[in-house]
Amino acid sequence: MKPIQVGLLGIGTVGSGTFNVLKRNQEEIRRRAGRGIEITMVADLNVERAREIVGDGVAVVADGRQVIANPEIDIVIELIGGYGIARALVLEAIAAGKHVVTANKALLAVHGTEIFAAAREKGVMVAFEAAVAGGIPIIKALREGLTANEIQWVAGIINGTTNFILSEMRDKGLDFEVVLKEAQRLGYAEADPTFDIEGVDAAHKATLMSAIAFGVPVQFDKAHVEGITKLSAVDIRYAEQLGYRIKLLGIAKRRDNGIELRVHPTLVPSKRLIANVEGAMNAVMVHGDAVGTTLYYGKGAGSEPTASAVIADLVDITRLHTADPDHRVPHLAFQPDELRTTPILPIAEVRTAFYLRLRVADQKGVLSAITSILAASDISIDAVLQRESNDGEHQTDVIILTHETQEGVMRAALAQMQALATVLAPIVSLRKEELA
Ligand SMILES: NC(=O)c1ccc[n+]([C@@H]2O[C@H](COP(=O)([O-])OP(=O)(O)OC[C@H]3O[C@@H](n4cnc5c(N)ncnc54)[C@H](O)[C@@H]3O)[C@@H](O)[C@H]2O)c1
Ligand SMILES: N[C@@H](CCO)C(=O)O
Ligand code: NA
Repeated sequence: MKPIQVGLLGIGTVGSGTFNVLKRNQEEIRRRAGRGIEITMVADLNVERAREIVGDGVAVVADGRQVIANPEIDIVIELIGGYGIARALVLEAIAAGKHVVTANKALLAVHGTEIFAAAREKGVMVAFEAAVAGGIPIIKALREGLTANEIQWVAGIINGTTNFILSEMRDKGLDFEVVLKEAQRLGYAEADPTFDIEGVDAAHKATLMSAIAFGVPVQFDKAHVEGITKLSAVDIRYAEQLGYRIKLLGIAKRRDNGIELRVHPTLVPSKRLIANVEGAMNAVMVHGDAVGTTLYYGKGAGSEPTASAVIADLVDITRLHTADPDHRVPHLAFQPDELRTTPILPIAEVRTAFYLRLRVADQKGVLSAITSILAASDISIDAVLQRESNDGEHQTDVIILTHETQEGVMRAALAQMQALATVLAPIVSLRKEELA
């Protein structure tokens, strides 16, 4: 059988990895897919560089629309990124009856409902394994491997750049800016790195996982998003002393009254495997009612690791494109007319345990004033760490770990504690998850 022809839009970090791996492993991939898979046309604004990567025999153009217009091409890979031209080209490819593979989590988390509906209408597949945790087959695991389960929660280190920054800052004492530059040089960071450090990229991925895990539409606008830019080294150290590591986690959790969807720095027990995921590595924990807790670990970014996922999708499509569309695995794991309207809970209704750091005057009665406020709010204390104050300093840090409480209740208690004359600086509060 003739190889299936693929058009590639954008041949940067992931695009070049995809081209190279597909070429290098073409025979192995053909034996698996039952048919050869070839990138025969590439569009990139930087035509010169694209030509250097693909060599002779592959058509290179600047305009993605020429790829979409090519009737020989069955599958279009979108690796441009962003919401603008990428959205237009993906929708045009679908309208032209092409299957689409994309690594663009930003696009799907925000415009997924529109894109999946268009794909359904046309009977084409939109595959996005590379969009979440890069090379780790987490979409496959959630959508197919765990399909027996009522999934209770998903929690993951799903941004390599921030995990790399947190690891390097802790281990080598390097500055934030230095490590960020290195992550950019290594090809982990987004075109706009604020998406990484402010938690937006992780929230895009968590949004996609929440949809697949719980059978709800993608709703990035409902996600609670916090990054690592306000995190201070002193809290990383105190957390360590209490047996915790701080990781930027993307969390999607099923509750009786809705779904929690949030990204924030999180204290995780140091003994958990996920707490020991270092550098740009990613890891996702999924808890299903039947299977219990499972863990998926690997490279979530970089040229060839991400290409690995893009090509897995190409193989899937090559195997399935002749199947009746209704018999394929649904885009969001649940049949499209079975998606639920379960609400995404506002952050005030989210339940977590907390780490609090209070800078207080070193005098009698301070701790009891604080603990009284917590007790009156029905927030129970798990542990307290009080630093000895240095001679003549007259102030000290009190660190409190609480049991799980509602965030709205904690915020009200924090406001009361902050108002105490003996609390000398803004209170630091971080969320804590046991992930048991
Ligand atoms: N880099 C990673 O590790 C990684 C991992 C997972 C997902 N992703 C996602 O993959 C996508 C691509 O990321 P990347 O790191 O390869 O980006 P990149 O910037 O390295 O590559 C993008 C390419 O698209 C080209 N391009 C830009 N505008 C274009 C246009 N209008 N028409 C044609 N070509 C155009 C650029 O010239 C560039 O070669 C993004 O959605 C990103 O979020 C990246
Ligand atoms: N910027 C992303 C790329 C992978 O999606 C990261 O650092 O994980
Ligand atoms: Na993946």
